[in-house]
Amino acid sequence: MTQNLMCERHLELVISTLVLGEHEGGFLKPSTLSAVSAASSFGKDNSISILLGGSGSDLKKAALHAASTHPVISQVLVADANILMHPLAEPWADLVHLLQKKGAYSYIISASSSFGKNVLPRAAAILDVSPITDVIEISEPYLFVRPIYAGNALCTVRYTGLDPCMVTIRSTSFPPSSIPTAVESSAAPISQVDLSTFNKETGGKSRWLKLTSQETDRPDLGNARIIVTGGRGLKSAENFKLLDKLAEKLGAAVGATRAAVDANFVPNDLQVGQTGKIVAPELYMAFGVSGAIQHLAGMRDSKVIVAVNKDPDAPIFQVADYGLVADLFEVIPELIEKLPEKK
Ligand SMILES: Cc1cc2nc3c(=O)[nH]c(=O)nc-3n(C[C@H](O)[C@H](O)[C@H](O)COP(=O)(O)OP(=O)(O)OC[C@H]3O[C@@H](n4cnc5c(N)ncnc54)[C@H](O)[C@@H]3O)c2cc1C
Repeated sequence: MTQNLMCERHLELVISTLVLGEHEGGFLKPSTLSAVSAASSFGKDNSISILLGGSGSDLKKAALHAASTHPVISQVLVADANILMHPLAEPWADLVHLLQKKGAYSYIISASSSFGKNVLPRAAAILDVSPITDVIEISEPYLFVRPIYAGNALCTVRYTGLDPCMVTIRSTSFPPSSIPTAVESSAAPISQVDLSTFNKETGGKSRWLKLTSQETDRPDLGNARIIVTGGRGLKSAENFKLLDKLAEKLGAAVGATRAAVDANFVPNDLQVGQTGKIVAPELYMAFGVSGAIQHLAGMRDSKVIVAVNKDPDAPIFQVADYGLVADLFEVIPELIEKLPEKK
């Protein structure tokens, strides 16, 4: 009896987490490291495994990177199948289901990236648990804070369901640098996932067609230290080239409001906001952006916000650290002229 009780208590202390890993060019994406950082707050005795899928040399390289990237990672699980090379929700959700059956994880976590937002809720439905999405703070192991109403309110949620507790996190709230350091730093073991019972042939109703991406030397919007964003005030696609020049000088990424995207000034992958990207750079410069709540939802966690708008009552000034009531067509050329060349 006493032994059973002790055994149960011991089991309660054993926590295991599966992180859904994303990789590119043989390296883990920074958003995956953020998910690892979040997973490290689930408890001290937490065994963290990273799941990587795909095939070929990139997968092997990414597995080596994951194994040596941080001592909090206990294990790297590699699922080698062509169908997993692309972020299709159906095969990935089936894979998560398979791993949960084998590993009985306490938590399954991923970044709130397009991949995570696509895969995790589907896998949660298959596992019959309710996912907790867009988490920005882990207050206790099963207590999460997440924004609601376009970031205007924060909601604290306690998970009381069965294992696994499935979570997506906003990577801007869990910087990889906050992963606790450990004394040991030997590489984690890499294991192949047994896919003998996994359907490697079909992606369900989805089919991968192609990836279209723009070749650019600029930093990625999601990870950039500086972002210069243009709104409808820029007035045309041609005028956005001014922002490009400024971004070039600052080594910044270019962002846009939905109004600017809808007016076809720029492609929609530049959109920042509730229905675009969530960013939190060191410096966010907004030109001709009114500051609608849906836009603020995507950038209000930026460290320093600078706004240039000719309307002194524009709501963007309420969140700006530095505001300039001025015409952007005078300010941007002056900035370009006076800023030193990027070395
Ligand atoms: C469900 C939903 C989701 C949404 N999701 C998003 C989202 O993800 N991201 C997003 O951005 N929006 C989103 N929106 C749209 C949002 O409500 C606003 O319409 C949009 O953000 C406005 O964009 P804007 O600031 O560029 O344009 P406007 O509101 O038209 O503001 C333009 C600003 O430019 C200023 N300006 C004009 N000329 C100059 C000049 N020469 N110099 C200086 N300033 C100038 C004006 O004073 C004005 O403040 C969403 C809306 C809905 C309903």
